[in-house]
Amino acid sequence: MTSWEKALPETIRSSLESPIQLDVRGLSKVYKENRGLLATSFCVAKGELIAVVGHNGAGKSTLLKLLGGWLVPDSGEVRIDGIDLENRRALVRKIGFAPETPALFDFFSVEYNLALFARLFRIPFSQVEAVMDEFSLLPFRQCKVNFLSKGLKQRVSIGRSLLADPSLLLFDEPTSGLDFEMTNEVYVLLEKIHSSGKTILFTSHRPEEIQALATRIMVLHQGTIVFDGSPADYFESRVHQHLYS
Ligand SMILES: Nc1ncnc2c1ncn2[C@@H]1O[C@H](COP(=O)(O)OP(=O)(O)OP(=O)(O)O)[C@@H](O)[C@H]1O
Repeated sequence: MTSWEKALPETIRSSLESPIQLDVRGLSKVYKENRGLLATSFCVAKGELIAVVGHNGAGKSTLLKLLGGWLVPDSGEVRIDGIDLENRRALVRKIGFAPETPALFDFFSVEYNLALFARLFRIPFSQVEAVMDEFSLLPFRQCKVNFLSKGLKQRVSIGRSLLADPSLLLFDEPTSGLDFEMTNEVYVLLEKIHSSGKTILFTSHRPEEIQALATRIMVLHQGTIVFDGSPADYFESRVHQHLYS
């Protein structure tokens, strides 16, 4: 274990006994007035389910977009399974990203949305069938996305992010705008995906909702990580009391 890893809290250190999947060092993307993500470092072990929590504007989406390769950082280094994030070709199938607003073709069917993506990445059509089956989308396969509920759109978007069977998944506010029932459906889905061995980072601005789900909570405030540890420690922490009470 390196001295850098030894300095981490015990809960994080023990999870690092699994191989490190994501290694982020000094990553930043800074907009006007010091907004965005300030230099940030952390690592994630294989199989963690991390909730990135923070108020609006904390930098959650910026972080996920940087990790997903949707934004170019100002500085820093990201390695996924030891591969530099700049090597997009090597990583394109290893990372699945579902943005806050599902980026789907509204006037195409569920099946066609998935099939287009599959074709782009030379994924066999059988995988489209498998994803529709796994995410209970078969009854909606011919429905245009435009006519789906927000919850169903989110399911299609999450399903699409899994088509290439990536090992690291990034879900930005997967429950944004969903009612209680749909929110729970998404969390059940996340649990299912996690139990199949995937590593997940997802964002939320409602920490109380993800208490039972996340294996680790990372809190962003004004572009900086102000807490990183277990859910139990988080809810006892001054950070939680200060930011959410
Ligand atoms: N393209 C941009 N140009 C200028 N400022 C930006 C840009 N994108 C984000 N920001 C600013 O960076 C900060 C972090 O934004 P970000 O979207 O990452 O926050 P967030 O935590 O995801 O918030 P939310 O929960 O509202 O989505 C905000 O102050 C935002 O206004």
